[in-house]
Amino acid sequence: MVNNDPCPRRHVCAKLVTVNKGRKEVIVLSINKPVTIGRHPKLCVRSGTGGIIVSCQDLSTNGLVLNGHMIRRTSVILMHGDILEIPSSLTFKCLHIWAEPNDKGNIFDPTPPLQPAQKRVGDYVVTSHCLGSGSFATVHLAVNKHKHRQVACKTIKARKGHELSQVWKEVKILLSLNHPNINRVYDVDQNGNFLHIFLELCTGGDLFTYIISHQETENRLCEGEAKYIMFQLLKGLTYLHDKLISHRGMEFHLPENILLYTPGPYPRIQIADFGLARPKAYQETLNVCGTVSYLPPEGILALDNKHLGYVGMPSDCWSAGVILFIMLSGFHPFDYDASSDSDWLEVVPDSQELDLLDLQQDTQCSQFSQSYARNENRVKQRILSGEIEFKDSIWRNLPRARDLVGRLLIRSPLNRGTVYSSMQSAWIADDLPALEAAYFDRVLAGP
Ligand SMILES: Nc1ncnc2c1ncn2[C@@H]1O[C@H](COP(=O)(O)OP(=O)(O)OP(=O)(O)O)[C@@H](O)[C@H]1O
Repeated sequence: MVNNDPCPRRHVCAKLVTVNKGRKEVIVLSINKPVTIGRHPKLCVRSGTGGIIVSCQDLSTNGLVLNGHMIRRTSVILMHGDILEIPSSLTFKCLHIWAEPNDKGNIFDPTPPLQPAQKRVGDYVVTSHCLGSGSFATVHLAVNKHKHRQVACKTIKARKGHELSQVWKEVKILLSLNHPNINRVYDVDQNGNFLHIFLELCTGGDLFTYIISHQETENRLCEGEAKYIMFQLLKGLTYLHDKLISHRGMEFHLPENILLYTPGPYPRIQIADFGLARPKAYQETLNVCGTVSYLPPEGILALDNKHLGYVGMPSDCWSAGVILFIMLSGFHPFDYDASSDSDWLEVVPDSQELDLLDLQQDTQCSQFSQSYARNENRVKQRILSGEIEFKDSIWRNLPRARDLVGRLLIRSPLNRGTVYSSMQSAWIADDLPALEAAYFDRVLAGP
């Protein structure tokens, strides 16, 4: 049966209802369908970890009033019951729509908490509204009560005292960083074994989710957008590398750790989740987390030979190369399923890979973990061999971008492209005035 309902009940996850006397208006919000109210706010709904995130971006010159406080040229998250006022115009109440278990189309349909719990931590009220979670932290929406500013509160639980003191050391450095493409750390608060880190709020989700939302173009971004994102990534990394700070390998490698400041195309991006020391176990869990696909060859070698260290800055450049490859091709250059696409050549046969990496198979391993380990070794092997398959159908028309990817994915960290040489690469330099102008309008002057 064809469903002719343009907006099925289960896709509606929030409403804005006017509270002005006499005039009733309802704005219906559903996932990934942005709505603009006149020339004023732009509203967008995303599904985070099963919950919904309703974001509202101010596009006006006069600002908006959220729960009695002015917000200007920025993006906020609207919670259930929030009051949003367009000065001299309408005032809305935001209502998240609760999907009863019976009403759910599938188990992933959002079920927002009607009354999120709140906890006071220093100057902040931390809500139970979860923005995301990773391997070691959960991130909740919080509000600075004095500055009336929404922030993200990342909570890390340390198992040992020295883990926290290490994190503290690094947070102190991060507190001093201030760049439009680096997720800002505003404050830190320790409560027993818990460390609460208050971060600049990003309302657009992560780059990986953004890339894979481009299903109609097989997960590929158009060249202009990929260039604009890469330009910002290089700007953020240049700022860090100028200060001799790097992401030190694994922390920044995932496109999941690049956040979109606000939702929508040609996004402003922020590098997030770096530098914060991981518990020691993190290095060991790399193998199970699958993070190896973002490690440079020297990082892979250091994993298996603990005495070999590796330097962070060239490794950041490798990661930038991987991310650029993914944005333009829709594939990971090393972590792909060769069998699903006959154009992809497998670099080294299975048996050789296993010999080469001397995989210690645990006899108790399930079939799943065995195939997982096999895949991981295949990925490691492809990275070590340094061979990258540039599909002609994709890269034929992108010779300059391909050249930049090639320079960033050079095996030897000494010969690899740097953030500085990448900024001067023909692919970026040829469009520098346009990139700088867009950056000025959208990042420096915009929200
Ligand atoms: N500043 C922020 N604004 C909004 N959401 C955020 C912010 N920082 C993190 N998040 C959300 O929380 C999720 C988890 O955060 P993060 O990746 O920092 O946790 P982690 O445990 O350190 O991760 P990892 O698994 O990479 O080690 C992110 O994927 C993102 O969805």
